[in-house]
Amino acid sequence: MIWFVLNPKSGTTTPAKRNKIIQAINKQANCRLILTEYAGHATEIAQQAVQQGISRVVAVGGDGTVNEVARGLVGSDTALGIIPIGSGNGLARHLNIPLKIDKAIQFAIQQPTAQIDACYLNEIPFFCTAGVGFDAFVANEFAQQESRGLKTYAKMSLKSFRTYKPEAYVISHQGKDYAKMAFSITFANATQYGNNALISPKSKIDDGLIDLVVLKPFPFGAAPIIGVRLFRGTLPNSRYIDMEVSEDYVLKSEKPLLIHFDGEPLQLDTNEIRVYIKPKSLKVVAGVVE
Ligand SMILES: Nc1ncnc2c1ncn2[C@@H]1O[C@H](COP(=O)(O)OP(=O)(O)OP(=O)(O)O)[C@@H](O)[C@H]1O
Repeated sequence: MIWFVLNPKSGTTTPAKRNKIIQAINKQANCRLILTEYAGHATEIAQQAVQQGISRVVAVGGDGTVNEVARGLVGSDTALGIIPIGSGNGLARHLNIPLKIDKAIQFAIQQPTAQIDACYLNEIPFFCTAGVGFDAFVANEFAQQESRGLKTYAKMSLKSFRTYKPEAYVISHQGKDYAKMAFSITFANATQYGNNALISPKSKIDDGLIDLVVLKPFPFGAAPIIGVRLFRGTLPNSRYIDMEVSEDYVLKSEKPLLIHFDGEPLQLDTNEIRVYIKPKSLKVVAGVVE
């Protein structure tokens, strides 16, 4: 038996498109469709699926819904599938999951599974990327918008870019402390934020390691080339990037941290976070895992 968990509030689909997806899923044999009723519901559904020995739970939504389902499945034998209907679809893209609905449904049902790493920021699981600085700031602004999608995201990024100021952090790993001024700091399990924005193009999702990507302060005129590098996968070559690899980091700031995990913003009441990994603890339905 396979369960599909659809977030009816996922941003970029129209009601007509959503109905088509619902009909397409309901046609499949041995599948059950459940609609989420509130934030956090998808995690509860995934936990029930694990208790009932369901083989696969397929998240039908954006990266927020994928994160909610995945956190209910970590450490279990139930696999995560994805029908990507969000704005960025970072994990789906990393796992080579088809973006067309009909193909994604067949893929979720038929494709074999693989094990990937789960990462944690304090106790918060993430599977793609998490971080602080500009990206968290934009995620927070984006969450307050009525409309979703790449266009709104790009608009919010440009608006935030004009006012956002780099901040000071101390990052510790492998017994050493590093003081950094940073525009953004990303902890990457996967290669991308979503939309093929390759923040950490060499990340492997099953290598037991978290890539740290620090984007240092840069002059205004360098922004376009940094943007081009982000989408071409050549960001590590930029003079404004510092990269490290480790299983565990501690990051401190002078004030309570605004973070994002898989693109979802969250204001913490602590100045300190620990980021760590549980290797190969999530089973996923995937294409070739890199
Ligand atoms: N029925 C619901 N009512 C309100 N919120 C919900 C419901 N179901 C899920 N959510 C919340 O909606 C949030 C956003 O979901 P999701 O990421 O799928 O859509 P999105 O934000 O439109 O996509 P993207 O993040 O790609 O832009 C999830 O984190 C989840 O907590």
